[in-house]
Amino acid sequence: MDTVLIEDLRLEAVIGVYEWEKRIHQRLSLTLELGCDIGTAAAGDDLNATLDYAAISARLKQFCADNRFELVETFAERIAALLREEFAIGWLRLTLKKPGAVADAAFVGVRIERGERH
Ligand SMILES: Nc1nc2c(c(=O)[nH]1)N=C([C@H](O)[C@@H](O)CO)CN2
Repeated sequence: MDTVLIEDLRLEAVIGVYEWEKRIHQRLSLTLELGCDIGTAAAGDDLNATLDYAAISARLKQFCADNRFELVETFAERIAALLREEFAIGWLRLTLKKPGAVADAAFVGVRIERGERH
């Protein structure tokens, strides 16, 4: 299967377990591998036949503005569900990083894979 990539998409979100975190926006970094057969798009040079990474990035920015969660796990699952439903993505791997959350770590976060990879 081919893959459309979005690497290190910077997002601002209200995310965290602690009360002080519910009052601020924090930086997240999202990396996506999105399963997609790019053959038809490449043959026809046709954006409509592939996943539009610009449209997906914009949708995710909007999702961050509209939602707030405590756990990065919840955030990751909700993004995966949104992508699969709204963009008909069969398989994806998503890495969500929360830099600065733990003082001595470059980042913390989760990586999930959803759907069947053909
Ligand atoms: N597995 C997780 N552990 C923790 C999370 C999380 O989302 N998943 N979140 C926090 C706090 O919000 C932390 O980021 C603030 O420093 C702690 N542990």
